[in-house]
Amino acid sequence: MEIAETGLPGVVLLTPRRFGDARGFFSESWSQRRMAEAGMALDFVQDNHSLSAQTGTLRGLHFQSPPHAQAKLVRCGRGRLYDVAVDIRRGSPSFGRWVGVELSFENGHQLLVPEGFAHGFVTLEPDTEIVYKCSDYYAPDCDAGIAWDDPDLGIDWPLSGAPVLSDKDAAAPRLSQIDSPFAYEGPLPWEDRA
Ligand SMILES: Cc1cn([C@H]2C[C@H](O)[C@@H](COP(=O)(O)OP(=O)(O)O[C@H]3O[C@@H](C)C(=O)[C@@H](O)[C@H]3O)O2)c(=O)[nH]c1=O
Repeated sequence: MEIAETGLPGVVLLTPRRFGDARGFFSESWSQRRMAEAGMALDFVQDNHSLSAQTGTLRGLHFQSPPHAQAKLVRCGRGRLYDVAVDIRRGSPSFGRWVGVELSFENGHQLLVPEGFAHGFVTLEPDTEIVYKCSDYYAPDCDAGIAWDDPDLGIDWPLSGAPVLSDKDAAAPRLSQIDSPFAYEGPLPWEDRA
């Protein structure tokens, strides 16, 4: 598994090995042991899978508040998407900063989005599937969002027109309009090991 830092401390890009042969490839898409060896001992309890039919479908930016905060390990099952994490931990040296990476079936990259970060993505091809592991269960009462186009964040989404949004996402507040439920508690254990 290749492990690379992104421009945002704590957010890590993982690329599990693919064993190719005449049939195609085989890959361990997640190994708890391998992750723990790399300092990322996360307890994932739920897997999510969604399909976005149209290019330019944007879901986000989402997070769950404590006590049901979620770390997520995100990959693309089919197609291509641009995946974004935003640090929303009050007092963090990188509060309000974002990072975006392309995840595709082809490149096999996975993005680790820790607790305290909002997550979103936009699809770059029709019929794109995202698959991600979550470290806590869905808790609708703790579900929250931030506007994808919050000017204070200035996310450079690769869009050629208006995105396809849910009504909920179209009405999300700006980061400055919410009281982030997360406080910075120092560097994450894996920050210097990636
Ligand atoms: C997220 C979620 C939704 N649902 C239901 C609620 C609703 O009826 C339907 C669609 O939910 P949403 O519109 O919130 O789905 P979506 O906009 O795809 O939400 C997801 O977006 C990405 C960016 C994330 O990071 C995820 O954590 C999640 O928030 O699915 C669950 O049953 N379990 C879940 O874990």
